[in-house]
Amino acid sequence: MLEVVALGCERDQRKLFTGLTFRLRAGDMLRIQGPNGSGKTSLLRLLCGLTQPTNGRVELFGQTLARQRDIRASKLLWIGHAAGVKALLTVEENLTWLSALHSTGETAAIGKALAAVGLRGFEDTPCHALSAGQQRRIALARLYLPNLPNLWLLDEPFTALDTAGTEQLEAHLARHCDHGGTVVLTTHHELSKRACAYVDLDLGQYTS
Ligand SMILES: Nc1ncnc2c1ncn2[C@@H]1O[C@H](COP(=O)(O)OP(=O)(O)OP(=O)(O)O)[C@@H](O)[C@H]1O
Repeated sequence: MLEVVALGCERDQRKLFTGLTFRLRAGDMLRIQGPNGSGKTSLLRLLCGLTQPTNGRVELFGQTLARQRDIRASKLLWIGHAAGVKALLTVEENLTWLSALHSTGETAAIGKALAAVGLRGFEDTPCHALSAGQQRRIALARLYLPNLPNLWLLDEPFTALDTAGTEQLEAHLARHCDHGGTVVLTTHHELSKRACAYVDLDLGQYTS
C-alpha cells in the first residue's frame, strides 16, 4: 500500500534523516516517534505528497506519490498537528467543510461523527467558543465519517485530548487497522491499545 525507499529529508540545508525504508500493508499501524525537531512532521508531509524528498521515494499503491497529485485525496486521509478549524464557523459547518475531500457531508453522517467525539449539543456553537480539546475533537470527527480512504496519516492526534478521549481514539485507530485499514501516526504518547500489526519507528535513529 505505502512504500518508502531510501528516503531522505533536508530542511534549510540541514539533513533531518536519511536512509529510511519501510513498507506498510493493510492492517498495519506505524507509530513515528523521536526528539523534537527530528523530522516527524516533515516525514508525514512527505508521505502525503505535500513536500518532495531530498533523496529516495514514496510509493502509494505501487506508483510514485509525486505522480498521483489528482487522486491522492481519494487514497489517503491526512490530519495535521493543528486542529485546522475556522474560528467563526460553527462546529457543524467546520466538520462539513473539513469532510468535503472524502465525504458527501450529509447532515446525518456529520451528526453521528460529532456525537462519536462527544460534541453532540455543540453543533451550532462557533468554534472560537470551544476549548482546545474540543477543537481537536472536531478535526478527529473526520475519522468517524463514512466512505473514508483506508490509509490515515495523523500528526500528533492526541494533542489536547483528555484521558477518555485518548483511550477512545487509541481504540478507534486499532479497530480501523484490525479491519484492514492502515494508520501512520506521530506521537510522543505511548499507546496502550495497539493494532495487531504494530511497528514503532524512532526517527532519532535515522538522523545523520
Ligand atoms: N517550514 C519550515 N521551513 C524550514 N524549516 C522547517 C520548517 N518546518 C520545520 N522546519 C525544520 O525542520 C526540522 C524538523 O521539523 P519537524 O516539525 O518535522 O520536527 P518534529 O520531529 O515533528 O518536531 P516536534 O516533535 O517538535 O513536533 C526542525 O528543525 C525545523 O526547524
